[in-house]
Amino acid sequence: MEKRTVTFVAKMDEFLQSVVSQCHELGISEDIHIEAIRVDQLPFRPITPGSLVVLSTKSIVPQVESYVPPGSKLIVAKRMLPYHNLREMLEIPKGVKVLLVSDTAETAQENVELLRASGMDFEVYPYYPGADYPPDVEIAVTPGEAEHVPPHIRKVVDIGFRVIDLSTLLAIYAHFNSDNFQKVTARAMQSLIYITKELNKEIQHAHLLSEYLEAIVNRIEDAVIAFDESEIVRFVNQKAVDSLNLHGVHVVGEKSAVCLPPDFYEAIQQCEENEDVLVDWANKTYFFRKMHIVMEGSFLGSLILFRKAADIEKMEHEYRLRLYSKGLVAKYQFDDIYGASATFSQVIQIAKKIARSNSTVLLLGETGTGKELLAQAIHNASPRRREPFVGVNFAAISESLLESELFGYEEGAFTGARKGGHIGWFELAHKGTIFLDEIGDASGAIQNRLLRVLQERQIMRVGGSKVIPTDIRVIAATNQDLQQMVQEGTFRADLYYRLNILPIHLPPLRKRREDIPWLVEHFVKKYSFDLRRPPFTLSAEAMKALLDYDWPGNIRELENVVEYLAHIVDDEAYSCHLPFLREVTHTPLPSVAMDRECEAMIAEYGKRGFLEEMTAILQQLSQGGQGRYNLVEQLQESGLQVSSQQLRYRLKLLQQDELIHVGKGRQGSQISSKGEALLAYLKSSRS
Ligand SMILES: Nc1ncnc2c1ncn2[C@@H]1O[C@H](COP(=O)(O)OP(=O)(O)OP(=O)(O)O)[C@@H](O)[C@H]1O
Repeated sequence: MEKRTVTFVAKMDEFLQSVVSQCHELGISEDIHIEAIRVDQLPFRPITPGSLVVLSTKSIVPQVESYVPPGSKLIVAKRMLPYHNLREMLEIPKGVKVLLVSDTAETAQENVELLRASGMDFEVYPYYPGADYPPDVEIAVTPGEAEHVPPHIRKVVDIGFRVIDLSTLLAIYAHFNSDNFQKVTARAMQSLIYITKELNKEIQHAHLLSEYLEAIVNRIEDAVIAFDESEIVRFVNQKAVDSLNLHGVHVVGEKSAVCLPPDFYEAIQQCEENEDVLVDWANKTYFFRKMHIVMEGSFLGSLILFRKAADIEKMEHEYRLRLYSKGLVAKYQFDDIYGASATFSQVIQIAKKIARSNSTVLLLGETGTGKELLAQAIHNASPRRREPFVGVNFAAISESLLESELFGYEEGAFTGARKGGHIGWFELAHKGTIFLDEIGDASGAIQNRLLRVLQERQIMRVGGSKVIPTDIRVIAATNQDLQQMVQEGTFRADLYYRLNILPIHLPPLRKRREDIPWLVEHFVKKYSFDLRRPPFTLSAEAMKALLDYDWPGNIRELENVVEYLAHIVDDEAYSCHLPFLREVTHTPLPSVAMDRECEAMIAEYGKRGFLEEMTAILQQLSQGGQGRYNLVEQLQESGLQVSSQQLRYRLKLLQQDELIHVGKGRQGSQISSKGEALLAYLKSSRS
C-alpha cells in the first residue's frame, strides 16, 4: 500500500525537529511517511504530491501556498505547550509577573494565550526580541527560546519546544481515513498520565512536608493554633489540645468562635498582631502572641502561640540561676541608683538612652562614684539583659594571669594550662556585656590585644590558632585621666578612641551635695534592714557635717559611714560618731577617757543643780543652731523656767566645756561633737 505522507512546513528547524521526534514518539511515523521542509527550502525541495501539508503557523500560509502540489490539502497545526518543567512552573508564585519569551511577536502572543488557557495563575507578558516589557519582571518562561531572554531576568524556566496538539494529530489520521488513531490517543494519554504523575508527586511531596511540619509543631513547647482568614481552625498542636482540654473535640475545619472555649476565644481577640501579651484565662496567666500569616502580600490567616507564664518564668529563673552560679549576673537596676540632683539626674537620663544601643560605653569618674553600679544598670536595661554580664577588674588581677583569663587558653598553651583548655571572660560574655573596670591599669600588651578585639569583634585563645567571633557589648570604666595618659604615652590613643564612643562622666559627691540626704536615708534603711535593727536618725549637726565633708571616697565612703553608724548608734547619730570628723579633729572615739570627762561634767552640773537645763539646752541645739531668744521660749515650753540671763550664763559654761560653739551676732549657738557625745553618753547611761 502506498505510504501516506504528511509534510510539515515551518520557518525554524527547531520546530521541525521537535515535531518529527513527536511523530516518532507517538508511533505516527510507523503508518505515515513524515516529511519536514523549512519555508526557505521550498523552491528547491518540492512537497511530495498528494501529501497532507501541515504548517507550523497561519502566518506562513502565503509563503507556502504556491508550492503546494495540486490535490494536496493544507492545514495549520494547533500547538500546545509541553510541561516538562511542571514543578518549576508550579513553583512560580501566584500573581507574579512573568515574561513569556518567544522568537516572534506572533508566537509570543500565541504562547501567552496557551499559557493563560492552561490555568496558570501568573501575570504573563509576551516578549520577543525588541519588544517592551514591564521593568519589574523577574521570571521568564520560554518554550526553548532561552537565548532571547533579556539579560537581567533572575530566573528562566525553559519548558521545551511547543508540540502539536492531539486534535491536529487526529485531523491527520482523519485525512487519511485511518482508524489507527487509538494508538496515538493512547500515546498522547501517556503524556497526560506523565503530567498527572508529576502532579501526584507534588501532592505527595506537599503531604510529606505537612506531616513533617505537624510533627515539628507538635514537639515544640508552645501551644499553637492556626486559623484561616475566616477564623476557621486549620491546625492545633498537641500542646494546644492539652492546654484547652480539647481531647475528642472536633476543631479542625470548625469556626473558632464555635469550637474553642468562649473565654479563650475572647482572650485571643484581645491580642494585637506580633505583640506579646499576658492574658488571664481559667485562673492562669498565659503569655500570648498572635501572628498574621501573609504570603505574597495576601492575608491567609493567623497563628496563635501561647504558653503558661509560670513556665516561662521558671525557664528564665533556671537560666538566671545558671548565670548566677557562674557569677555572670548584673544585680543592679536603674531603680537602685539614688540621687535627685540636677547633675546626677541628667547623667542617669543619658545612661538610660545609651542602654538601648549596642555601642561601647566609657564610664569616667572618681573612685566610689557608682561606675560599676551604673554599668550593671545599663546592662540590665539593654536588650542583652538576659545574657551574661562579666566584670573584669584590671587593677585586681595580676598581669601574668590577665591575658589567659580574658581570652582563655588552649590545652598545652603553657606549663600548668588546664586539660581541655579554659574559656576566657570574653567568650563567657558572648551575647552579653563585658565590664572592663579600671581600664587605665591595663598594660601595653593587654591594650594591644583589647584593641584587636574591639576592632575585629573576634578573639583568639592563648596558644590557639582559631578565631572565635564574639558578639559583646563593652562597657569600660576608669578613675584615671585617660586623655592625659594618651598624651603621656601610657595609654594607646587608638584604644582610647575605640572606647570613648559614649562617654559618661559621673560627678563626685562633693559636686552634688544635695544628694547626700537622699543617699543617707537610703543607706540607713538598707543597713538597718540588714542588721535587723530599727532605723535611726541623724542630728542636725551630724547631717551638716556630712554635707560639709568633701567625700574623697564618694558614695562608697558615705555608704561605709552609714554602715558604721548603723552598728554603733542607738536611735540618733551625732557628729561625734562620724569617723571622718574624728580623723580630722583627732577627737578620740567615745572611749574610756571621753566617758570619764562626760561623767565629770555630769557630776559638776548635777552638783550645781542645772544638769536638767544643760541637757535640755544641748538637746534643743542638736535639732539645729538657735539664738538665745528661741531657746528661752523652747525651754519654757518644756516646763523649764530659765531666764534670758540664766541662759546666757549656762551657754557660757557649755562653751567653756567645749560642748557648744557660740556664733557671733545673730548666728546663735551650735552643738559641738563633744556636746553630741555628752548627749549620747547620757542616753546610754540612762537606758
Ligand atoms: N547613686 C548611687 N545610689 C546608691 N548606691 C550607690 C550609688 N552610687 C554608688 N553607690 C554604691 O557605692 C558603692 C561604690 O559604687 P561602685 O563600686 O559602683 O563605684 P565605682 O565608681 O565603680 O568605684 P571604683 O572606681 O572604686 O571601682 C557601691 O556599694 C554602690 O552600691
